[in-house]
Amino acid sequence: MQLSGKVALVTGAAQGLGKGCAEAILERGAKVALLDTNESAGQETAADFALKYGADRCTFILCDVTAKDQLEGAFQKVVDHFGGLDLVVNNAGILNEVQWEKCIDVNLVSVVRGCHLGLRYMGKQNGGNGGLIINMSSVAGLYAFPSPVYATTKAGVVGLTRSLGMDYKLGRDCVRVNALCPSFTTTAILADPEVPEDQYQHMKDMLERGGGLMQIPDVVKGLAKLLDEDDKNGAVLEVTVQGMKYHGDESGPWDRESGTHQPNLCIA
Ligand SMILES: NC(=O)c1ccc[n+]([C@@H]2O[C@H](COP(=O)([O-])OP(=O)(O)OC[C@H]3O[C@@H](n4cnc5c(N)ncnc54)[C@H](O)[C@@H]3O)[C@@H](O)[C@H]2O)c1
Ligand SMILES: CCCCC/C=C\C=C\[C@H](O)C/C=C\C/C=C\CCCC(=O)O
Repeated sequence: MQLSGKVALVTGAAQGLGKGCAEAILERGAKVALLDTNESAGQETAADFALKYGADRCTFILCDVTAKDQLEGAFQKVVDHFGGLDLVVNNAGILNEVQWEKCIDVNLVSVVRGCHLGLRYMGKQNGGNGGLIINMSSVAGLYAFPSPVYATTKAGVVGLTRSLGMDYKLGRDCVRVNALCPSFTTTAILADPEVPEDQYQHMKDMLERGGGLMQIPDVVKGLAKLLDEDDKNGAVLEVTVQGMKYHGDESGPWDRESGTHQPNLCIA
């Protein structure tokens, strides 16, 4: 996707992977709205980006993605402020197995809503120009993971992405939907996850066996791949210290006999 002059909205962008993604999008010439509940970090990030990329290219919007009115209001603010919308990165997420309903709200319900809003504002059938949605899932959404609710939310994001990315609807809305599945990456989410001790110990063991931690720029390379590959729709990209690979190329039962796989018909 050519991003010069385009408009992006990134949730959970005050810090961590969301901030890294937002900066990569700014570097490619787009304007970016940073949404987050962390007002001080969000304002600081926006001020930093304004200095580097220009005050007219970045704005912070205080928004709890789990509050329906706030998320809807934030999408409208972005369109009012920048005059359109071309790219949505549904990134905000938490790991909390104790307040597990909240974990589902932030990581899955809000991503469903973010996708619906992306389709509402970017869908050609609604007067938009088409666009791209990238959902932040996790390797935990692809393989067994010791925190079952977190893993469920991330697997849900994979299913949502694949299904919204079915090409039968692309001719109508011209909005592609893809997902990024990083492994353990150095951010604040690792520092203090609200998980039982046995889950935490098991994660530490998996982290060591998996080859250790990635850094934010490693994951941003995955985002860049999804931004560059305009033929991808419903794609799920795993990013680990071992490299990147797409998941889910197997044919379903409906295509197995013919051995065919639905082609991408992207025209966005
Ligand atoms: N760091 C990892 O190892 C890793 C690996 C795979 C996937 N992820 C996913 O990446 C995403 C970003 O996480 P991170 O690692 O950068 O963690 P992080 O804690 O550094 O960043 C998460 C951001 O989301 C914001 N946020 C949380 N709840 C919110 C809400 N209700 N509304 C708006 N903003 C909210 C936080 O304030 C924070 O700025 C998450 O979806 C996470 O599940 C992280
Ligand atoms: C050691 C501290 C762990 C705290 C974990 C907190 C949040 C992690 C969230 C990530 O989404 C988890 C990402 C990937 C984990 C899934 C599988 C591990 C595979 C290991 C590998 O091959 O890299």
